[in-house]
Amino acid sequence: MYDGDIASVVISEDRIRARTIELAAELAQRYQPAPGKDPEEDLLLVGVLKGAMMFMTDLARALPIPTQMEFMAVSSYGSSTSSSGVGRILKDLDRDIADRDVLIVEDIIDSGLTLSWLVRNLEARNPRSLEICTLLRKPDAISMQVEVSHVGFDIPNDFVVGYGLEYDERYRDLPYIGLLDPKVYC
Ligand SMILES: O=P(O)(O)OC[C@H]1O[C@H](OP(=O)(O)OP(=O)(O)O)[C@H](O)[C@@H]1O
Ligand code: HPA
Repeated sequence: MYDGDIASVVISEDRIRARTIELAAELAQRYQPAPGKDPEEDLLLVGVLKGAMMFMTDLARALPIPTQMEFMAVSSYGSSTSSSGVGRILKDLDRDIADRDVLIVEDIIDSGLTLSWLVRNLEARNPRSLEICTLLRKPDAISMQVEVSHVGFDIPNDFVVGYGLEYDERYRDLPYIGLLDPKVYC
């Protein structure tokens, strides 16, 4: 598949699966449901379309606690291998998150611009708690002001694709994270 476009495998399918199970266990500890609790108290996963879709669905299936799912789509401006921030909301949440425990689920935090914007936007809606779980994080994001409590892998500053991540809308369907050969975008 995609012959010659992927220079190397950065994170294999097996490593993604194993780390997702670890993250799910960590999150289940953090969000222990109280006995007999109201469904309104279920953890609400907020996935950022489209990149987070694979991770979000695998994480939800690995989580041994009840969760509910919402999706948001935002438009970002900039060239296709770098982000320069969020433009506007293309698809908003379908419900109110006031007084809910909300977990933003991201595929990657790179410059951190998308996430910083999203945190500000969701915090203004008064959730009970707001935390972040990302599969991948690049070096620029480590110095961000926003605290990211759950990180799958810290990776170098290279452009990666697969498992939801794209270049020119391709490669999302790869089951692993791969390094895109620069010849594809240079
Ligand atoms: O930290 P940043 O530099 O802001 O980059 C991270 C964002 O970029 C990607 O989304 P993209 O806008 O490419 O859309 P997609 O999710 O549809 O792939 C990714 O899914 C993150 O949401
Ligand atoms: O490395 C990346 N790959 C795909 N999409 C992205 N959006 C920000 N960084 C990346």
